[in-house]
Amino acid sequence: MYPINLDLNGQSCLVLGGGAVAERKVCRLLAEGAAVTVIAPSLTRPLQELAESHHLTWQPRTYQAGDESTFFLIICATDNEAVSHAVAAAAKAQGKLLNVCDVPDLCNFTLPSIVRQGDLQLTISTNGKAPALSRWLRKQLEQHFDERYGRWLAELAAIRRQGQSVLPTSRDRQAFWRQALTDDVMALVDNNEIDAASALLRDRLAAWERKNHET
Ligand SMILES: C[C@@]1(CC(=O)O)c2cc3[nH]c(cc4nc(cc5[nH]c(cc(n2)[C@H]1CCC(=O)O)[C@@](C)(CC(=O)O)[C@@H]5CCC(=O)O)C(CC(=O)O)=C4CCC(=O)O)c(CCC(=O)O)c3CC(=O)O
Ligand SMILES: NC(=O)C1=CN([C@@H]2O[C@H](COP(=O)(O)OP(=O)(O)OC[C@H]3O[C@@H](n4cnc5c(N)ncnc54)[C@H](O)[C@@H]3O)[C@@H](O)[C@H]2O)C=CC1
Repeated sequence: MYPINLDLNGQSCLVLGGGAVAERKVCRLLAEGAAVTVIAPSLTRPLQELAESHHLTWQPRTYQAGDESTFFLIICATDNEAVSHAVAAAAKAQGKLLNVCDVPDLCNFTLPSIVRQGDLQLTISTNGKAPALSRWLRKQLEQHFDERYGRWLAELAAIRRQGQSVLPTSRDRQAFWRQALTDDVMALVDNNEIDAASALLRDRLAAWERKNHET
């Protein structure tokens, strides 16, 4: 498995099926800004509402060969294995990104569990072996990696931007960050003392700059 983070903003994505599983997958695609089309004879109530409010395009029918051809990414979430195999053969022949919810062997990507706080994203996969474990681990991690980490990441990103001018080479930046982002800083974050953690890092950056000016 080769994990990647896909930018789906504005990308045309197709979901086959309109049940509970399709609903979960559609919501994730919409959250990423994808342009979603659903092909299914029937939809769950929440999917119907998304169709009525034009958040997705619904084609109320069963899959037909060739439906996949114009889409960047396809998720097959029907309860019909024959459809899964037909879509998989067609999508793979066209080099498409394909997830088949009920047949892991037909997927060329699977969906992980996600813990998200701002730009921070922790994803969990069991390589399809036990999704219930992914879910359990997600719930565990969510307890620890709460909104403190989203705020801290935003702060770190600002310090990192500031550091670009102070730390001229790639080697400087790596050396600084490896010695600066230490357990004591992260302990402050854990304690919800984001401002103190930020001050400590900014002090370290200033000290680094002074030292480099002296030499
Ligand atoms: C391969 C994969 C393909 C894919 O969907 O991408 C896949 C496949 C299958 N799932 C099945 C069942 C369940 N799936 C869940 C939950 C989730 N499943 C998700 C992903 C994946 N599921 C991919 C691999 C992920 C990995 O590597 O771990 C999550 C992480 C993400 C998401 O779906 O968005 C989401 C948790 C989100 C969260 O809460 O964090 C639960 C638990 C529950 O619902 O409580 C159950 C019931 C327990 C059980 O059956 O194990 C079945 C059998 C269907 C049947 O028997 O009818 C298959 C097919 C098979 O295994 O053959
Ligand atoms: N990957 C995952 O996370 C999980 C996968 N599953 C599997 O996913 C599949 C779907 O599960 P549910 O949503 O609960 O099922 P469901 O029965 O609620 O929904 C199936 C949907 O597929 C549509 N459909 C059937 N034939 C179709 C066709 N030829 N073309 C287009 N749409 C068609 C139906 O109209 C319905 O909307 C099942 O096979 C289930 O075993 C189940 C749980 C989790």
